[in-house]
Order: sequence, then structure tokens, then C-alpha cells
Amino acid sequence: MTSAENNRHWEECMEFAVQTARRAGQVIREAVKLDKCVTTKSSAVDLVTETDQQVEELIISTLRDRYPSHRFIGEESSAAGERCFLTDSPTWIIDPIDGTCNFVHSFPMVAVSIGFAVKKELEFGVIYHCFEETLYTARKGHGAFCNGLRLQVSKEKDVSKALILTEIGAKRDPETLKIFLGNMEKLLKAHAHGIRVIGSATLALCQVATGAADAYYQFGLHCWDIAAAAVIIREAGGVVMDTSGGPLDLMSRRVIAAGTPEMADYIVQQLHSISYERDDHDTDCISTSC
Ligand SMILES: O=P(O)(O)O[C@H]1[C@H](O)[C@@H](O)[C@H](O)[C@H](O)[C@@H]1O
Ligand SMILES: [Mg+2]
Ligand SMILES: [Mg+2]
Repeated sequence: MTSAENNRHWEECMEFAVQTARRAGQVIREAVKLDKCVTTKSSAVDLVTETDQQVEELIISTLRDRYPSHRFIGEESSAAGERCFLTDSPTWIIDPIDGTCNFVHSFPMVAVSIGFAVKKELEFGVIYHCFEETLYTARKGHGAFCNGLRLQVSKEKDVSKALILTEIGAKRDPETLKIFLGNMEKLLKAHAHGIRVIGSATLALCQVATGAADAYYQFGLHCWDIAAAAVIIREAGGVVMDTSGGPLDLMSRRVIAAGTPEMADYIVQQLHSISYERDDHDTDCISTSC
């Protein structure tokens, strides 16, 4: 296909992703009122429900019917053992319920996140806030939007004038908690206006894109938490990078996002790292042969 044909095709894919995310959000809104069967994954606080699995199946089957040649990375498919790696093929990167702990507690900060990559480059992102029915979208080179209104990140460079968001991740061992709380302490001692933990990495990252938050950082999230939000933040004029200050590594389980590079660079200097196994940890052989 020509680049113009590709451009039109990815636009059509994003429009279909929006319809699919809205359908998934409707299922989640209905399920949140019902009794939930809750189990755990990597730790006692890494929760999953039947709804996570059903919604992921709905999303992937709907997309696969329409785009049978595409590849799929899903949070719950990965938890069930499917390998998590990008190839040059068009690939959907899906978090069916971001904020599962919130969903279990009926705390209304829950999103469906659908990212899309081609030739290992993020092309578009769709994040749908299921309870507010707020839709965040962005396509590379075409801007970022919230319910159709264009988004612009904060221009704040000074951490002492910043509202910063983060998430805890799934590990709760003493060493992890010491580093997590130490990182927050460093930023609070730098007189950040506040630090917020809302229980959904994707919705927190969307607040960086809207300019309501000046920065976000986390160790322990996944590629499906980052993919869609990275496009939305970049298209809103923000930066998304590795916690080392280098380029974003989608599979690394860590991220810093900010409205300005100055804010991001300051946070890089403050953070002590928490290590998590990469999302693509068991695919070294495949990734070199694909
Ligand atoms: O599992 P879901 O999809 O709910 O994603 C959340 C992670 O579980 C948390 O560890 C992580 O800290 C973030 O809250 C992230 O949104
Ligand atoms: Mg999830
Ligand atoms: Mg998630």
C-alpha cells in the first residue's frame, strides 16, 4: 500500500478501535454492579476478574474478525502464557480493564486501553474512561483529543509548581516499598504541589496529555498500560521516555511522561529504580528471528 493508503487504513483501524472500546466499556459498566470472581496473578494485589478475561476476548475476537492478518498482545492473554513481543506486523496492544483493583472495589477510575503499532512504531492509541464515558484518542502526526477537543500538555518546567502522578505496581516487598516511598519523598521534599495515585496508569497518563498533571512516572506497569497513552501524550506535545532518561522502551516495565523535557529530566535525576521482569522476557530467541 502507498503511504496515503496506509494512512487511511490506520485511520479506519482507529475508528474501529473506538467503536470496540465503547462496546467494551458498556460491558464493564454493567459488570461493575454484579458480584465479581476475583483471583490474583503476580502478587496478592495484582487482581484479575472474569470480566477482564471476557472483555479481552470480546475486544480481540472483534478486531481479529476484521483484521485477521494482524497480531495481538493482551494483558490477560499474556498472563495465560502468550508471548509478548512486537514484530513488523500491525499489532494491537490491549488492556481490557486498566484499573482492575478499582473495578473490584467499584471505584470509578477504570479504562479500556487499545494501542496499535506497525513496524514496532506506535501508530495510534484509544483510551476510554468507562464510567465518565470520556474518550482519549491520538494518531501519530494527527494530534490528541478528548471527546473531540484537542489536547495540549502542561508547559510547567518547575517541580515546585507541579502535580505529579504515579502508581505503585504489583510488588509490595519491603525493598520495593522503601524505594517507592523514597521516590515520592524526594519529589515532595522538592515541594511538588502534590503526588496522586489513582489506580489506573492509563487514566493517569491521560491527565498528563490534558495538562491537568505535569508528569507521571512508574516502575512495574506493562506495555499495554503504556502503548496507547504514549501516542496520546506525544501528540499532545509531551515527552514519554525511559526512567533512565533514554528513549521509551515499551517492554521495560518503566516510564516517565511529562509536558516538558525539563520536568522529565528533573524526575529522572530523582528516581531510584525498581526492577521488574521485562514484558518480552521469554522471547529473546523469537525477537531475533522475527
Ligand atoms: O492491572 P491493571 O490493568 O489494572 O493495571 C494496573 C496495574 O495492575 C498496577 O500494578 C499498576 O500500578 C497500575 O495501576 C495499572 O493501571
Ligand atoms: Mg488490566
Ligand atoms: Mg493496566
